[in-house]
Amino acid sequence: MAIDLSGNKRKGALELPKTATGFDQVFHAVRARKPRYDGKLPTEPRWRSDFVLQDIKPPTLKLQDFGYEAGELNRGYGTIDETALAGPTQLLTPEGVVSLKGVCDKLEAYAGSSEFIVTRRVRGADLMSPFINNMIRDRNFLLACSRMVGVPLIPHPLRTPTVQINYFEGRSGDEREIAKWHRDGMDYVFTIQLNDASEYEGGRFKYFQGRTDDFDGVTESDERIKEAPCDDLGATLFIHGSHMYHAVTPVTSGRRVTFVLSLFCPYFSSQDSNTFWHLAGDDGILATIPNWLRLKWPTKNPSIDFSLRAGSPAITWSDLQ
Ligand SMILES: O=C(O)CCC(=O)C(=O)O
Ligand SMILES: [Fe+2]
Repeated sequence: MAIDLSGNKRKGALELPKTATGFDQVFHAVRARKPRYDGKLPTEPRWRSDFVLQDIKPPTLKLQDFGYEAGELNRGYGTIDETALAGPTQLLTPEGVVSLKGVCDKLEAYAGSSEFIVTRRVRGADLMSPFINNMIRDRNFLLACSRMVGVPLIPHPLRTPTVQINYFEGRSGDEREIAKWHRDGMDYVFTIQLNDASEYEGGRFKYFQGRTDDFDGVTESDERIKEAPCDDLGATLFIHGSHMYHAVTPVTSGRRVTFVLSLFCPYFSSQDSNTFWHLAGDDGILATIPNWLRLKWPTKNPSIDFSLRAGSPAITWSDLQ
């Protein structure tokens, strides 16, 4: 049954609202506050490099399967940056997933509410957790992610949105927790499920298999609205987040937590899809300025310069072979 949502101008057309754009987005930026964190570190297990599974070969869709032309995509270094979606697949060992889940559960104390895209989330989680910091800067981990997509990837130099943890608790009515229909500011986005679907109802990951400029006016019955089967604990999904609309339906009971990681290709930095106002909509204007400089300040050697800015080991094209 279609849920009536106030704020959805095209009532009944889509079950979930679409995130703000244009002037409304600036309004969110003025109201947003930077992430809160009191510096108290929860006790954590130790990250281990052997938590990463190697030689993952997940099913993939290309951006051309979403209606993009090859000529519109990033290209260079003998590669077309065309992976739209990869997975879901397991990326970490069962022990690795359980450790990450324990870490993310403890960080819930720092979650802030937002009306912009995701109802309740922690941003900048790698700044709060040595486990997450070590995990996303582990060369094995970055290589596995890079190979899933086919381009070298490091943590995004925009520090605050790099690791976001989303918390969805089963609720009803105005309290319900969702991700609105949105495209990410980020290009390379990995989502790791930290609950098995038997632990909650709802919380389906939906995406629109079409161009983002074809999304306006789409209705719930459109055949291009699909669901990614992210049911298993640890299921990892890659999406080219800036190039596809996606949403999470309300969790109606139980609990669903996701770890959302945004990586960055230093070689395609000039095509990075972020906009200042998309970031400021989540973090506020002041917190966005230094982040923005880390992304836009000119570089001489993209791989080295961006790895330094992101505090990451360098990952190059030759590492992908
Ligand atoms: O929680 C999820 O499954 C994904 C949410 C999402 O799209 C996001 O955080 O940008
Ligand atoms: Fe997203």
